[in-house]
Amino acid sequence: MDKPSFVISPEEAESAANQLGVSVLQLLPSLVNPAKSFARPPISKFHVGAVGLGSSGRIFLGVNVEFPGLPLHHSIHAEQFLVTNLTLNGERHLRNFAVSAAPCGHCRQFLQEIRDASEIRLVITDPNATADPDADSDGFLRLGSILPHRFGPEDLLEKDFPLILEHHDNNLTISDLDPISNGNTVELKRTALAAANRSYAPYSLCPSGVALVDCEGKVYRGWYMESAAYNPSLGPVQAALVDYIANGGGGYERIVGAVVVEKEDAVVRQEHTARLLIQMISPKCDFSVYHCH
Ligand SMILES: O=c1ccn([C@H]2C[C@H](O)[C@@H](CO)O2)c(=O)[nH]1
Ligand SMILES: [Zn+2]
Repeated sequence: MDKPSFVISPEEAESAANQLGVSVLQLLPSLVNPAKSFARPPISKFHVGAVGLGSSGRIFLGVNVEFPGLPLHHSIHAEQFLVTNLTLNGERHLRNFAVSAAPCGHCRQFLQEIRDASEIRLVITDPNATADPDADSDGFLRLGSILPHRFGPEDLLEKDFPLILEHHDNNLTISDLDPISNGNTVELKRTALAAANRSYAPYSLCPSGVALVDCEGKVYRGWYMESAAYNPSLGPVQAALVDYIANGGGGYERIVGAVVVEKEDAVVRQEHTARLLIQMISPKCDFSVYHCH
């Protein structure tokens, strides 16, 4: 693998599985080690890789990401990276994934935002993981078996409310989208607004989106995603960094511009945390915030 590929097409997945003489499902654990090598954990040096099979037949990778100079809760867990990668690519469901170490409580909770979360099957590839009597014959476990008595979206939302991987549009607009500003800013603003429209914030109703641009002019985006339990929520800069790591890569100092879009009167605001994170990873990056309605 030269340039890391964080999304594998159904055709590539089929042909890789055929070459190994296994099913696509059985291919997932074999991709965990290569995925781990793309992790960015400068603090813990503990690499985590997660590899999920989406309902479209595509395979998605996730890795953990840590930010020196910032509190640990800014980190992105591999499973959160995986969910973000799924949403950024419009994947509608995750039913199976493989992960290098047992998912922590925070990740088990974050995964609850996916429809029928308890039915998601996972396999832990760590050879030291204890064999689970509840596992299926292929070694996969149900998420419900490692997170019983769950607290999740159905505790707070109507049953039919669109969940994290499902289509929704927040219908946000910016009144003066094209004032006299240069083309780059307008594109970033539009991208961040489009991202905010896909933000999953059913608990606070404070959606937010971020657009980043690198020194070559390539644009990345991500949106804020909430958890019913609040704390495992993932900020919009983290989500945009998932796009950056998956599709651009390189050092964060290559990120030269960042735009945040959120509601002016939001009770949950991303602006200050977003500025902190951007300043820490790319001190020279331009940073601006626009309000939407
Ligand atoms: O479920 C887990 C548990 C931990 N980590 C990461 C977070 C941190 O970067 C490192 C050490 O905890 O491993 C994950 O990615 N997923
Ligand atoms: Zn975790």
